[in-house]
Amino acid sequence: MAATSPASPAPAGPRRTGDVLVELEDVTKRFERGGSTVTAVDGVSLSVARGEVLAVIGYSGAGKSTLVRLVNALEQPTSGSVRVAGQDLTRLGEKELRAARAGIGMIFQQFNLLSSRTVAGNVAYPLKVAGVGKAEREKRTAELLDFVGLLDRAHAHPEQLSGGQKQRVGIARALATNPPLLLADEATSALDPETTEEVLTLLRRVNTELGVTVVLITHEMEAVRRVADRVAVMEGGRVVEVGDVYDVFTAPQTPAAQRFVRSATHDRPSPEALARLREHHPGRLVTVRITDRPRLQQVVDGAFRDAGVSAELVYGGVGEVRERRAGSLTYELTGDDAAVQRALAGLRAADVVVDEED
Ligand SMILES: Nc1ncnc2c1ncn2[C@@H]1O[C@H](COP(=O)(O)OP(=O)(O)OP(=O)(O)O)[C@@H](O)[C@H]1O
Repeated sequence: MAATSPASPAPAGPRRTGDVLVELEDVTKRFERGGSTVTAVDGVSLSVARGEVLAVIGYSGAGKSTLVRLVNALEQPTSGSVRVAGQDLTRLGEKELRAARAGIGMIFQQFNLLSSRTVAGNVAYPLKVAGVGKAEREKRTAELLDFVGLLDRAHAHPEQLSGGQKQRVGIARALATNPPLLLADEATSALDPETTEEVLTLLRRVNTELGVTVVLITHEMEAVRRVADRVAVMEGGRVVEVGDVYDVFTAPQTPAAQRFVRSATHDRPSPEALARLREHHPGRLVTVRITDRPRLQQVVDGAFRDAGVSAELVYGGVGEVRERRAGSLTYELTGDDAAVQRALAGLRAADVVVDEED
């Protein structure tokens, strides 16, 4: 495979909407284990557009790793089809499969670096396997190490590096053959929060500067918020919800998505915080979802005023998801029952999402 400069876009090019790079169609994967059958992936249909960052989130055992292994053809589905760059991976012979896998970069939670090789040796390794000559290998390796900010550590061995540096080497190695697709399987799960941020920023640059499509497998909603364009929520082998990150953060539809959003946003009172609030606020506690809708606060204040309730802000926060306003605010509403009901009805009639904390 030809290696080109990391500064030039991968063959994928910039995002072109409607251009699908990965397409899973009704994919099921079952494993036989000790006489019983485990359905790891259960009827999943999902597509990844060229140039996007798609996060797949789910708890342990949801089927995320199996899904990734289906995309890079390390597993074959029990039924359904997996297409990458227009090729149906379920119909390829071993030789063609090897070629298809070479077009997919992969990074792992445990980095999987070769301890006997230097940093440069690790990055150059896939180029060597691909038959790239020495001079070109060295040039490309230097470019990649420069891109990930580790040029000065080229001759170090992996054990001399921090976790974040190891993952940056992993990313450089995964990009060596210029694949259009990078799969990141829990790539930041072994890292502390600061290092996680650094690696996520690098993954975002891989996407925006090199045009590489990224599929990010994670159980951390914070990682989704930081880098993904879209998110698919997995539970019990199924994709239960898929949507733009902003939409899923501000309006999660399924209980699984709601749990993940709560884990990453701290503007909704926890049961403990709610118990404390109740000690001082005997009125009705309601939480209003804040989006980037213009003049939302005026609409909310207007609904309270028209209903004749008084509203005291008692909890919440407003921040950003993918650079757009998002958050929730909890109010104590004081007034008679009918007035409180009028306020809630008024908000809902104005398409404001409001949850009662009772
Ligand atoms: N090779 C296998 N043989 C038998 N069962 C398997 C195999 N691979 C995965 N499973 C089972 O399939 C289910 C999904 O596993 P998978 O590793 O894909 O989930 P996951 O969401 O990636 O979880 P984790 O984050 O813990 O890896 C689990 O019940 C797991 O035990």
